[in-house]
Amino acid sequence: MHASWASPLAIRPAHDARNSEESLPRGRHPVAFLSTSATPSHCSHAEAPKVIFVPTAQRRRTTSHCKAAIVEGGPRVSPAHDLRTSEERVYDVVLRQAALMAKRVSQSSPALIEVEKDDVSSSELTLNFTPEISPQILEEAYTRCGEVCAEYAKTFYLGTMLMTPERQRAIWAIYVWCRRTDELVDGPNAPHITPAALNRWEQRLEDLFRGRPYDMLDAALADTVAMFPIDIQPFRDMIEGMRMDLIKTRYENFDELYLYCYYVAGTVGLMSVPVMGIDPLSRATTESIYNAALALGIANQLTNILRDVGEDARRGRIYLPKDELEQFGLRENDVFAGKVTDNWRAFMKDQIRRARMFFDEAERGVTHLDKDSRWPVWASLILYRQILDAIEANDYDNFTKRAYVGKWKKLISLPAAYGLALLPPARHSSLGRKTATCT
Ligand SMILES: CC(C)=CCC/C(C)=C/CC/C(C)=C/CC/C(C)=C/[C@@H]1[C@@H](COP(=O)(O)OP(=O)(O)O)[C@]1(C)CC/C=C(\C)CC/C=C(\C)CCC=C(C)C
Repeated sequence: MHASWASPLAIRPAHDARNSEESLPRGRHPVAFLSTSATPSHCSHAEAPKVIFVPTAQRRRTTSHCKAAIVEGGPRVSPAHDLRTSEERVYDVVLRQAALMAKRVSQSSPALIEVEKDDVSSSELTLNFTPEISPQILEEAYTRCGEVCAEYAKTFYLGTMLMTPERQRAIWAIYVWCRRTDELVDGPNAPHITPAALNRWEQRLEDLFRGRPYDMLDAALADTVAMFPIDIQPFRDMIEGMRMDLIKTRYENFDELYLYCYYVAGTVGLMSVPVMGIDPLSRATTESIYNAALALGIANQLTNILRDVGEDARRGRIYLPKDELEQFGLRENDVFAGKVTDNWRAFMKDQIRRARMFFDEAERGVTHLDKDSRWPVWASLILYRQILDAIEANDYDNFTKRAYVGKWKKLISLPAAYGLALLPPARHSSLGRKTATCT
C-alpha cells in the first residue's frame, strides 16, 4: 500500500480544516469540528471487546496453523494479557458483523434497525444516527466520492457500475474513507502524522457514526452507515492498522502479520459486505460470507506485501514473518541485500502458496454476494491474484522488479469477471451452510 496519489484526499491539519472547501457549512446541518486537543469523550472503543468462545471447528481452516501468542502492536482495545491468536480475535469481529447483518435481514425492513447495545454490535454507534444533511449536499458529497474513486481506482469504479445507485455510492463513500485513512500514513503528509493525529481521525469517525460528519466526504459515509447495517469496529480497526504502521517495522511471525493484514485490508471486506448484500438464493451462513470477504482482504494485502518487498526494504520495513524467513535460512540482511537465491525462491513459493489459499477461500464466497455486486469483487480478485503469477514470472525477483498485470490481461479480466459474476450461488459450496432452521 504505497500510495502514489496526489494530495486531494490528504487530511488537512485540524486548524486548517475549518476553512476547508469540503467542510460542511455551519448551521445547515450538524458539523463537528476537530480540535487539536480532542480527547475522545465517548471512548467506547476503549472497552475490551466481548470475548466469544469460538469452537475450534468453526475457525478458519487456512490459518489454523497460526497459534503464536499475540505480541506488541495489537489493538488498543485488547488487554495485553489477551492470549487469543489474531485469528481468534478477528473472528470475534466477524461474528459480530455477521450477527448485525443477519438481524437486519431477519427484520427485512428498509427502516433503520435498533441495535441492542449488549447484543451484536461492538458499540452503540451503529445505525441509530441519521445525519441531518440536505439532499442536495448529500448528492454533491456522493458525486465527489464517485469522482475520487474514478480517479484513483478506475477499474474498480467501472466495476461498481452494475450496482444499484444506493450501493454504488455507498461503496464509493467507504472507498474514500479508506483511501483517506491510508493516505494518513502513506500520503504526502505521512511524515507529520502522529498517534495524536490518528486519535483525532478516530474521534472524527466516532462523530460521523453519531450523525455529526465533519466534511462533505464524511457526510457521505455518515449517510451510508445510517442506511446499511455497518458496524464501526472495522473502521476503528483500520485506524489501528495505521497506528501499527507508525511504530512497527518488523513482524515476528504470521500471527502478527495476519493481524496487520486484517487491520488494513480485511476490514475493507467487512465494511463492504453489508452494502454489497447477499444473494437471496444463497444458502451460506452470513458468517461464512464475511469470512470469505475477510479472506479477500487478507489475500490482497499479502499479495501487496509480496509484490513490494524491495520497495518496503528501501524504507527500512520488512513485512515478512521473521520466523518463516529463518526456516528458509534467511535473515533480515538478506532481504536488505535483495539477492534472489534458491532459499529466497523457496521462501517466496511458500508465501505465494499461502496467499493463494486465501484467494481460494475468498472465491468460494463471491457467488453468494448479491448478483449486481459480484462483478467488481471478481474483477479485483482476478487482477490481484495475477500479481502472484507475475512475481513467479519475474523468477521471484521482487527486489528490483515490480510485478504487474499488463493492460491486455487487465482488459481480458473484466469480461471474465463479468462471466463469473453471472453464476448463481453454488448450492453445495464448501462455505458454511445455513441449517434448516435458519433458512
Ligand atoms: C468491490 C470492492 C473491491 C470493494 C472494496 C472497495 C473498497 C472500499 C476499497 C478500499 C480499498 C482501500 C483504499 C483500502 C485502504 C488500505 C489499503 C490501501 C489496502 C490495500 C488495497 C490496495 O491498495 P493500493 O491501491 O495501494 O494497491 P496498489 O498499490 O494500487 O496495487 C489493499 C491491498 C486491500 C484492499 C482490500 C479489498 C479491496 C478487500 C476486498 C474485499 C471485499 C470487497 C469483500 C468481497 C466479498 C466476498 C464475499 C469475497
